[in-house]
Amino acid sequence: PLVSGKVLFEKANEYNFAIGAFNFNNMEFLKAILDAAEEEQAPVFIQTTESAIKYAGIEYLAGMVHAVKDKYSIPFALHLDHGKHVETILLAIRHGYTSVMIDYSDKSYEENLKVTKYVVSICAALGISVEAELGKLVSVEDEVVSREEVLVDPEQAKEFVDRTGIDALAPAIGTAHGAFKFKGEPKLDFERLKKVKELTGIALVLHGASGVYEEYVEKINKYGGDIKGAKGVPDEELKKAVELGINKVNTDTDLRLAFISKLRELMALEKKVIDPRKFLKPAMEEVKNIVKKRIRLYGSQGKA
Ligand SMILES: O=C(COP(=O)(O)O)N(O)CCCOP(=O)(O)O
Ligand SMILES: [Zn+2]
Repeated sequence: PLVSGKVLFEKANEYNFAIGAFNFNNMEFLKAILDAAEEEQAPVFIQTTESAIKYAGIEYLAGMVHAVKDKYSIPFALHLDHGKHVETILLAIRHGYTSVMIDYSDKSYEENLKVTKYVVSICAALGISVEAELGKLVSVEDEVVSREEVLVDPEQAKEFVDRTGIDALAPAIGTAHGAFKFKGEPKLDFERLKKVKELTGIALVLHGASGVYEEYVEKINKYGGDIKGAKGVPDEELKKAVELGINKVNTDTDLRLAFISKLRELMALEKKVIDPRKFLKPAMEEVKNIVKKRIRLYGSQGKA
């Protein structure tokens, strides 16, 4: 059933595992994610960004979720990912979202603090969980950008959590969105993550966490794509981040790579096919497979 993000954050934080937070923009991804989670008996966050809402319309995205929510035995939250405007947060609440992220990380600390407090005051009354972000989502494998400037400051994180009352924090520790996270070797700032967890004690979220698996990158390049040099967070690094206190892992790029690799392959090989379902169904299966793999990596299978 559809539940508040609060129960998911609390359980993952208490039992030291992570819950997958999978982005969707359409029916195919939504169905693949929920079917995968049901088969793994794992709780999940399903989440949409503001650009997803622009693409499909919130009525379609939220409407599909509410239409199917009682078909699944697993608890899942509908989460607004990277809410950059309070108006979007209010719209999401009106459409039955059960968790929101207010992302003011590119504003001043004081501005982030003020708006986050306001969003918490509304959502707390409604039993809706609130996630916020501190630091910038930029990979810092080279010392070009000073780590202090872009990564989260653990002392500041403690103050921010105490003064806002958020349910979950996304601390920037050196990851970035998309398929090209690192030029050199990936380097997550585990020391910083450990300090944030010790000082705040709350549920933590890792953004830009996709693995960007070689098998999908190669297949996309083989069948007409060109994403050479794509690199993500290695499984071992991800597991270490979960051990150190990450409880929600945002995963979008891995689903895109799985879907697009299958789609490009079929578009290249099945020259007589014009029924989209013949391509979209196998592509959905690929998304389902990668979601199951990531759920197991996060340690949330069987934790419904
Ligand atoms: O952290 C992540 C995804 O990280 P990933 O790229 O490593 O999967 N997210 O919050 C997903 C962000 C998706 O944004 P948009 O819909 O505007 O393209
Ligand atoms: Zn993100």
